[in-house]
Amino acid sequence: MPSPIISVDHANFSYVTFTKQAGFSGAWHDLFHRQKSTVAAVQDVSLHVNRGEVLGLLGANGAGKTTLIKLMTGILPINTGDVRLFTDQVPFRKRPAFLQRIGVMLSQKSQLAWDLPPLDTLVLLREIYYIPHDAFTTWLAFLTKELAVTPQLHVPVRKLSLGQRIKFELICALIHKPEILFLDEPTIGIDVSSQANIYRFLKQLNRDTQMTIILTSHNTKDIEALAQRVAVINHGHKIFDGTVTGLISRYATVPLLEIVTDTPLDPLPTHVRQVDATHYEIDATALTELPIDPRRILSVNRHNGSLDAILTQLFSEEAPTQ
Ligand SMILES: Nc1ncnc2c1ncn2[C@@H]1O[C@H](COP(=O)(O)OP(=O)(O)OP(=O)(O)O)[C@@H](O)[C@H]1O
Repeated sequence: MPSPIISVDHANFSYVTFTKQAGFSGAWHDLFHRQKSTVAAVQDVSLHVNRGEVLGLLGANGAGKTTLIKLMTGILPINTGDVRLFTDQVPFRKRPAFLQRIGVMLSQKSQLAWDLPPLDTLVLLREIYYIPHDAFTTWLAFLTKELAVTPQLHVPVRKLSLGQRIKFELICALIHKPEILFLDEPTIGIDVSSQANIYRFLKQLNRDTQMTIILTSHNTKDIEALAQRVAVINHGHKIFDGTVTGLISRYATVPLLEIVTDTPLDPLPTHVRQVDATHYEIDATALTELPIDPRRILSVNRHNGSLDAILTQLFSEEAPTQ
């Protein structure tokens, strides 16, 4: 059995910050008595990913997903534990040979120069990664065509739409054909059709090149569409690692009726949870009769809980352990 391409063992990481008090007297006080606070962002997390896997990291805001990605990509050093990529590479050492093999796209960090067209940044990356000119031209033409942004290659970044900018950030992360691609919220602020375009493209890339993909997203539909496996992070702990179906069957407690209506229900009947505009869930065990006029129902499905409902329930609980 080949060794995992990513091995995280008992990783811990805490941010140490100093709180600042308001006003002049607060600043004066801070000069002599700085208040230190520690946030344990990643706690005893172990994670092993094989080449060619697509792993979705799920978790509420502040759960520790981005920090975990930063530990795996060497942006942050772990406090204790071990992180290795490609069997023996320690990410934080940031050896050029290691950086050549990973691509990173973080939602809060841009690689693109604001006043220059994306092509200029990409040419700079070509030089940094020593990509041969012909290979660069062919690969870039493929990427821009697949992501439908070829006409925008020469437009200054500040004039691009958010969606176009994000697609070029993705192209920057892919330009050197990395073996592992890390994506933190890759579709935030992107319209539904562009999201579908990005996920179709990533799926194709994973299938054709065996590229390993680690992604975080709050959009569970994206994760379900792309990831064969999910790891759920809660308060810095990994509380689940397995398939989406496995997650649902492990945490689903009640059978649910999933109902689609012709128009939104107003007012919302009791026991009915709105999923989106005309899509509802009802706890089947709470029913003696259907609280929705049957003439308004377009479809009914019985299942054991949606990913969204389970995550809402999981994240509202206090730091459960695996
Ligand atoms: N630079 C920092 N300094 C101090 N604390 C930080 C820093 N970055 C993150 N944190 C804290 O670490 C914890 C984990 O943050 P992290 O960004 O990893 O979460 P996340 O799961 O990616 O959240 P989100 O879904 O909101 O992006 C949070 O409590 C956050 O406030």
